[in-house]
Amino acid sequence: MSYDALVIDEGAIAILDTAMIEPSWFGEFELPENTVGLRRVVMDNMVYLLSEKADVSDRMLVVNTGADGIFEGAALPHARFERILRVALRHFDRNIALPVQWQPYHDGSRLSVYGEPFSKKSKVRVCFEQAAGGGRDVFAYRVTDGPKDLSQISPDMALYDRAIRHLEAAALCETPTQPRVGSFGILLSEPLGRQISGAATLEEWLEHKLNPQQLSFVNKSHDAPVRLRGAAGTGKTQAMAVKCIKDALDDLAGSNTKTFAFLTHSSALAHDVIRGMFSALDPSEKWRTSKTIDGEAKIWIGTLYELAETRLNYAQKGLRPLSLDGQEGREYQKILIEDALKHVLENPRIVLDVLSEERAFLEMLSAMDRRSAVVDDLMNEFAGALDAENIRKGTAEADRYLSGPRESWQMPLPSKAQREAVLEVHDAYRALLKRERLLSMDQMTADFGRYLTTYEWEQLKEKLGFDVIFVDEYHYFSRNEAMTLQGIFRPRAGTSGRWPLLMAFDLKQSTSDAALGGGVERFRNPGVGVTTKIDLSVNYRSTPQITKLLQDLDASFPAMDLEGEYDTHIASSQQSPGPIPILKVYNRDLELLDAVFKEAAADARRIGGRDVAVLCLNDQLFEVYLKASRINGMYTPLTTREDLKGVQYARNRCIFSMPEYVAGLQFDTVYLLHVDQSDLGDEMLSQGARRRYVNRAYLGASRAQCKLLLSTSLERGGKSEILDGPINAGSLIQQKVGA
Ligand SMILES: Nc1ncnc2c1ncn2[C@@H]1O[C@H](COP(=O)(O)OP(=O)(O)OP(=O)(O)O)[C@@H](O)[C@H]1O
Repeated sequence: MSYDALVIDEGAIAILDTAMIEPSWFGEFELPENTVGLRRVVMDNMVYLLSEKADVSDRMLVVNTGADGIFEGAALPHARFERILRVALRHFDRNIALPVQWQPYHDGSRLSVYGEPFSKKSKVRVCFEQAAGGGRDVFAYRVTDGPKDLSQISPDMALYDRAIRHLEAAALCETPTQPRVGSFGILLSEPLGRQISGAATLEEWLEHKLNPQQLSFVNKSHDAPVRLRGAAGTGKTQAMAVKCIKDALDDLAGSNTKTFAFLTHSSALAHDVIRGMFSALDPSEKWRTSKTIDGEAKIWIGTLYELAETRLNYAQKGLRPLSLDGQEGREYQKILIEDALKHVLENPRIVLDVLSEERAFLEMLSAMDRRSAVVDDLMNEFAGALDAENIRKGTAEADRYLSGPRESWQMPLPSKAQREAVLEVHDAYRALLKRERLLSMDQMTADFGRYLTTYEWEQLKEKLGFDVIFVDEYHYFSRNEAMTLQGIFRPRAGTSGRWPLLMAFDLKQSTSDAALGGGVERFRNPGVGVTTKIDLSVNYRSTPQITKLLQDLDASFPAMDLEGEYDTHIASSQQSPGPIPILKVYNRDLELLDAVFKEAAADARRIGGRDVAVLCLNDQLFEVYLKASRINGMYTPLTTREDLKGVQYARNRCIFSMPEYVAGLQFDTVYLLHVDQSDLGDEMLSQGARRRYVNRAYLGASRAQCKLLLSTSLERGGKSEILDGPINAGSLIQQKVGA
């Protein structure tokens, strides 16, 4: 049966936003019999999904589901539906941002976004009319193949009017009992954030749960910046969420003038995790619906890029941001860097002149078997030095770069000639970006930073700036990103050069050099005054056995002179005991792959897929395994940080990902794949590459709550030396598998 439209009220949207929906749902739009808080009514060939207290004056989402509708011919109707729900939530609540990757394009009251993830290579865009019902409602009316001039794509307003005309009757209609039972292709589930933070409310956290260090952070006033440091699982995000809600509600009950921003590095973390945490803390949802006495929304949640997008509107200008938060973005960047490198290696001036005395370096750049390691190092040199400090070939900064001192964590480039060659590769890389009409995230940040110094923003920031800013995952922010933070405050928020920036970080979780670019000083004072430090040291996530392994792994981190900022200590675990982590040693890669997935699949069937993660430590193998038919259908892939919703769709298939894509999440059971020596065995390996590798292993292992299994294959050199410490200390048990 094909219906003409789907009509959903605001309350129902919030419930459906956390649901797991399968393609089979998009025919009848049925609800299981025992669905709490939602009902389904059919009127005049349109389906109404309404919350219990839905009323005719409520804000509505109307979706065209007819023959020319949104889901017609869609391979991934649920992906489109998720985006439609988010656009509706954004329409009702301006504090919800749309991910930059969807490329929202505004034309008057019309808006379009990409309908499916970038990785699906689909160009379909979903078009919305936001002026429906005098601006109250939102109407998802058409899809187009690629971006189109929205003024030429008109909505069928007669369909919208018909949908609204029957609303009153639908709202008053007795819900008929559902005629059949069975699977409807929809499962309403708990948001990720609520799952992580549990059901405790703000009062419970404040009265019984927070430890003294967390409490001292939460009780800090707004007259100075604070940096909250702590190893994985020590409750940084939790303490930040509690403080944000507490301070916002306190202010609401008082003068109600302050606005708050909660920034994360990944959009999915902000929207799928933080919002869920906030709802658990304040089920009355005041944090979401309240406004200041000036009519500004109380809390803005999202990423810096989303903030930049709302101010600078890139999509409208036809520019595409290249996000490096996902496997695909990084792969793409690697291709561009490799192309740039090849280009430079064909340049006689560089090869015969600049590098004439640098045979060994030239050989390293040219050697095909070292290509991927070199590209990786270059990528980090760009993120940590060149882009971080806006160094461009031919500028005064470049001169300083060519002969200035280098930090021990950087790619070793001892001579001026080597650095000159790297600058050339960077220049060629930037030219490629420009040719593709792509804007790198660093370039976006630089533009945003400049915008914040304009007269326009000087006027606007009185109104649109924030009084208090929380930054979670500060270790993922590049120097340029960190330096824009001061500019988004309201002028009145600062007292004697000190601004209420509250940031949480764990440098050991950073798997790129972007965090270190610009030196360690920015962790102390990113232009907001000197921060007060609070250290957290109790692990609330993992069992004492896993915590012990993390402590022993700590000794494998290269000693780094970061003036103490790199040190985070995990003192003890507050969880019940569990099994000692095991390292299984396989003869061959394929044996490892088959055995791990078999075990993980059995775990996932037993405890649910969203609680079991298989995390691969090696980039290239991850890519190969994603394509391997022998494990096809056994997992739910998570290949970008922006895809956390995938966790909810896991059902009884385990998650397959890399540590950096699941940062911020936790799982009952974690399988860490390929902790192999060959990734560290290369004697040419830079100190930076070594550190990034250990960081990745630590980040992956620290996602585990109860059970942690590591694996290695002899084909790739057997166990990595970083595991020697834990094995000798008895916090990791080694088992040989097979003859
Ligand atoms: N004082 C506490 N008592 C009980 N549980 C806590 C406490 N603090 C945090 N937790 C719980 O510990 C888990 C980890 O917390 P959280 O995600 O905030 O850690 P984190 O330091 O941000 O970790 P990571 O850096 O690894 O992402 C969550 O389930 C959180 O609810």
